[in-house]
Amino acid sequence: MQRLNSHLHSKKNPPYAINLDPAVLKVPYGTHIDIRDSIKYKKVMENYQLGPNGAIVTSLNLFSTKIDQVINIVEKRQDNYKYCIIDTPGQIECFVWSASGSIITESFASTFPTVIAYIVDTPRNTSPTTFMSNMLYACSILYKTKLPMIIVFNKTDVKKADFAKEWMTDFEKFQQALSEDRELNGEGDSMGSGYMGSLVNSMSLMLEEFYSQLDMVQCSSYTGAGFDDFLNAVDKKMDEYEKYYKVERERILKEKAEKLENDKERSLNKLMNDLGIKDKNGEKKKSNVDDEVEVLSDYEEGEHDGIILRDEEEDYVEREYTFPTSDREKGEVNESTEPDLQKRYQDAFESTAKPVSGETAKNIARYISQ
Ligand SMILES: Nc1nc2c(ncn2[C@@H]2O[C@H](COP(=O)(O)OP(=O)(O)OP(=O)(O)O)[C@@H](O)[C@H]2O)c(=O)[nH]1
Repeated sequence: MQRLNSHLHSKKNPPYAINLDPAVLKVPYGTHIDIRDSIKYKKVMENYQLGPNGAIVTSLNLFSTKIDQVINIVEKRQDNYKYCIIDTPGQIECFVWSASGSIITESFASTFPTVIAYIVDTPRNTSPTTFMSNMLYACSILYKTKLPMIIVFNKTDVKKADFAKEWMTDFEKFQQALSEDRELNGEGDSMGSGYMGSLVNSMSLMLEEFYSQLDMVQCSSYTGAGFDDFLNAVDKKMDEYEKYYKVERERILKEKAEKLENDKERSLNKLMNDLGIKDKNGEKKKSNVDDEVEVLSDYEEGEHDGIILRDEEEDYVEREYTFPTSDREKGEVNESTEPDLQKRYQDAFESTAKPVSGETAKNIARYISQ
């Protein structure tokens, strides 16, 4: 981010910069919006008795409730900036697999052409198995976000990423590397046998398809090499966004909206039928659903109705990331001082559902109600 920021400044094209990592200690470049200004990560840990990742997710949840305001601000600035660069938390799973991560991504993607840059630490990915795991992660993000993606092989000052390019374009070369790697590890030499062999073979088609949708660039944040290539790739992906992704996204959103509308109608009809309410012609409202039972939740009635109680026997241990206060004893939260998080999310999400920019707010509201 720091190098990209300074590179764009040197091109007389400064970006609009947003930091979404609540836990970062220092941001070594100027940001226009910083999650840390509105959410104090340590306070979140303290107030909600959370560990590092839980606190990141909670901070993002709190921030996502204000995403309409953020989008409005960025929209107002869009004539002055060609690029808006957004840094996500280093623990990408906290962002990618959380509801708030989806809301934030979705909000940007439905307002601006949005491109994902997946940064790979090249020297740490020279082993084909590590490389494949990393590519699978990238693949899951691509399929989850349905946004154009660039795989950025960073740290090329330490190790060039030509090997990765070869593996991504010639699958036999990749299989060969894997085979050699397994030989090195004394795990046999036949690619067709063993768990890894069959896994790789069965995934080859899927990965080929995945690679065909990507752009890959090599760069070094240390020297600045490759950043022009990265920006060219971004421009190309922005065009692709307009041509293909936007249309596809709109189609999916429309489909989802229609399904939601149908589901609502079905539920309403069923409810009216159950209550014996007649329509305006005096006929009993006929339900157009079959006799299947609508399940409201997956909770099974058990001893604690899905709530796992804290082990009473467990001794209280003061861990590094806990912040005991006078309000807390043995990790128990004083109800009178603890803000009702659920209610705060609910209130905040409801205010997010106000009309923002066309579909965005509606989608967020739909997402939450789902
Ligand atoms: N040699 C070399 N080191 C780099 C390069 N880019 C980053 N580093 C180093 O890699 C380390 C991690 O870099 P960060 O920029 O903190 O990585 P990050 O992805 O933002 O980390 P999180 O988001 O916190 O996970 C730092 O020590 C950097 O100095 C590079 O191109 N070459």
